Amino acid sequence: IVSPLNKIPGPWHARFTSLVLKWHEFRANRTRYIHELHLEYGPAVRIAPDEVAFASAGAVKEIYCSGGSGYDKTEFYDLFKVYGRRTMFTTLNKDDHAKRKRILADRYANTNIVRPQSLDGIAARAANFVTRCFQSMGGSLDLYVRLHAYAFDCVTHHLFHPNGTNSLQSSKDEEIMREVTFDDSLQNRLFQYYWPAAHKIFGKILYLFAKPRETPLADDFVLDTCARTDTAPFTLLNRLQAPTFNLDDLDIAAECLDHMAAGIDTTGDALCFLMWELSQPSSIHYQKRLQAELLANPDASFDKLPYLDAVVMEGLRCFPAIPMSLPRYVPSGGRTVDGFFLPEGTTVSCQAYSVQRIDRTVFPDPDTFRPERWLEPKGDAERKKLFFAFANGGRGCVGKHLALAEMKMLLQAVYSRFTTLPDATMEPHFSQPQTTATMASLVNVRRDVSDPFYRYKMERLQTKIEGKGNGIKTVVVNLSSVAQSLARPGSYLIKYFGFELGAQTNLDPPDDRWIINGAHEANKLQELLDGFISKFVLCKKCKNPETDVHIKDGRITLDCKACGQRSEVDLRLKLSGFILKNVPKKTKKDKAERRAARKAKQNGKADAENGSGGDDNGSDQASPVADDKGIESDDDALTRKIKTEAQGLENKQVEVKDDEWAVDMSEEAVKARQQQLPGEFKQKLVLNGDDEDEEGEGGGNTVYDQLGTWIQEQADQKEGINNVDDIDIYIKAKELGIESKHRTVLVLVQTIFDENICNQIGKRAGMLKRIISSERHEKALLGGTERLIGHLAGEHPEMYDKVVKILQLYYHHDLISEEVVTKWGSRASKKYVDLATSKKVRKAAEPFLTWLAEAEEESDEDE
Ligand code: HEM
Repeated sequence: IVSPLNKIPGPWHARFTSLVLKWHEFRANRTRYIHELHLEYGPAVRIAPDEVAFASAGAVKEIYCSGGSGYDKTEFYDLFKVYGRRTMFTTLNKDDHAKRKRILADRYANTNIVRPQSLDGIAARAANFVTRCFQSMGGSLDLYVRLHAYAFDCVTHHLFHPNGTNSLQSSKDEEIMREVTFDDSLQNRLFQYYWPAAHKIFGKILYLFAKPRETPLADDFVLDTCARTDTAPFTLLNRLQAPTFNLDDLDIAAECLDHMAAGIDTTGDALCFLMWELSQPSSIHYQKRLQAELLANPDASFDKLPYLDAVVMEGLRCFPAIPMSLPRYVPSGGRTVDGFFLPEGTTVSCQAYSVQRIDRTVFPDPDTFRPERWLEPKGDAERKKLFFAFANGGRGCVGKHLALAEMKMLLQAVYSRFTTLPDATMEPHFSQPQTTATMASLVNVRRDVSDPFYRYKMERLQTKIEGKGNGIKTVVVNLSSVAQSLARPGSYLIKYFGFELGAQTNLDPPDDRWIINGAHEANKLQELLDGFISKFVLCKKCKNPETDVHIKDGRITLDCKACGQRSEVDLRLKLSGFILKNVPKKTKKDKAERRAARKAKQNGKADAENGSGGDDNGSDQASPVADDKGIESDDDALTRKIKTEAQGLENKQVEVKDDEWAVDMSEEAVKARQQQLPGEFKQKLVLNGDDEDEEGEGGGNTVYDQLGTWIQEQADQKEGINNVDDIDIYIKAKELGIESKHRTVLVLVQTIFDENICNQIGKRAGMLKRIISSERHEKALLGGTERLIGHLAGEHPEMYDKVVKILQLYYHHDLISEEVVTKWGSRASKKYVDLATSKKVRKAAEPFLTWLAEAEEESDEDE
């Protein structure tokens, strides 16, 4: 009889024997072998006389999802029986599986995972991991071991709390984890599975090479723990012990051991692969972008961070923890898959490794790790259909939500504090995860602030001593990144070190190698950097680092974006002399270049291309702005640097649009974020960024709150804000002694305007004009407007369409000046709203800003 499988492409020997396939399987090469066959023969390949591998969305749907849980599993899964019992994972047929799944599925539902008790447990373990990172700072951390310990502690928390493990801190528990993780018994078990008779004879000899499964410590731990009856209600054990289900002790222990094992290597490997990839030089810009998102949203929940989500998805796509075939039997009567008829009993499978990379129309350049692909709206549905890391259908991974929460919370905890780099001794190699990463920590820009959530961070300085004797020198490896975080040119920093140490430095290294002559410890430089920050970065009044450098009439001032203060820099300092002598001349061309650079930076690309700190790394600051009266030729170091950057940016295609990746702005996400906020009115009236509170002013917002509350009450009484009289509002502000304060403007914008703002501006312009008397006031007006729009956009997405009109009206009524609004429009800021909203508002403002710029250029030309 001619087999219908003969029609399926594949190597010639697959028609006659499965030996080649088995040979690859014993060499742990099956997955790669099948993938090569897919590349050669297409998404359907016959791999053995009675076995076919598929790699298409249609096949995934048919094999794993038809009838809910797809086709039955093969006896391959017998290899994974625990204590001789079948667990949910090892049940072969649908009905047995459904029975067990009904008992325990709710423990893994997302609603159960996001319960505080469950999430707090994961967060505590992520904190333990971070402690480990801090302990290894300046050195290396064995990620493979620690991540598996983390996964172990998380899963046992979910299974057994309060009797879970603490392997990140206790060596006894770590030993259990090692036993399970380093179990290498699969080859022995495969032999037993394929040749049971031979195994009986050769089993003892085989033992010398490949041991049978032996995990006595884990067995004892699970059996002992399952004997306890004090587990928390959210745990799996608590559920399995419920008398209604009538499970015996061994069934319960087997199920728990199975989940414990399923939860260690999978999550541990997935995180390990991902962190290894993020640490590579080729991916460091993805790490930076992730850090930027995390630092810009320090309070965001792990599941509300789109770039983090994209990073995790891409990690699981490129490096699925279970990359291999998941074999199933074709049910009775046979089935047609991908157009090929398959007789009953044929073994069919898909493997995540191939499914997630074979279709290049869905995953272009499939072997490249590129998280951005998950942010492109086009092709979203197709990508999701081919995402198979957790398998699919009723027998897909039940622990998926737990695993994702663990992965995201760990990455959030690590990358908002550290930079990871591969240890210098490691060579990349795919099949064996290379696992040591050097932790370069992020430190607070103000090191006297110990708050780990302080929003201004920079990399800790890293140095490398090179050469000997007279030629000994110190390379400041990450000077560019630190300089960028401080929004100062690298030349300022290196020159400052030079002056302080009395050493020669190089000012404009073409290859980004910043050098100080002599040997200097990183710690010493870090201390000196504190001095630089205090003298040349921090606002003298509020100590906020978001300052612009202004150079005018031989004076250097720091213009604080947080409090508006302009502080003088001490001109007696040596670096002041250097700064004054090296002012870039502001030409029209420079202006255009800055605009180009800003635009590209807004697209997040500058950061990616430079492979350093990045615009979004909490630093929406700009480079020093020279005044028109600046001196020196435009060929100096600084200008050259700006030019090269701008040129580089022009030559490179901008791939990602800012609003695609920064923060999820879908209605759903916006609503979810709003729900997290305390109360509507409170949200509406957040007066400051946290910067002023940070400075210990203790909030001090009460009078402003009073004004806001009073206006709100008046609006309620008078049935609408439009019925509240200007004069009354002004008098109230006067009563409170704040009628001339810039923050009053901030309160007013958010209370006297609503979604009908365009009709309201004209009527309120008189009162506002009376109050608005400086640049700070204008900034408050714009900031308050951003906040209002961000707040209203949840229910009125059309608010963004009104931005141009609003600005026109402000401009028309002389409430804002060209200078201030242009400056405001040139860079997003987190001062009043989250960065994404700020960017969105500015993007919406673009037509108005372009119009202003063109008008300015025309008038320049007239001159
Ligand atoms: C990144 C992490 C994880 C990945 C990639 C992953 C992947 C998978 C895959 C592909 C399957 C299907 C296996 C098959 O059909 O042969 C599966 C099943 C399963 N996973 Fe996961 N898993 C992960 C984490 C977890 C965690 C944390 C747990 C639990 C604590 C877990 C528990 C299970 C269980 C119990 C099954 C069997 C489900 C069933 O047969 O109904 N997994 N997982």
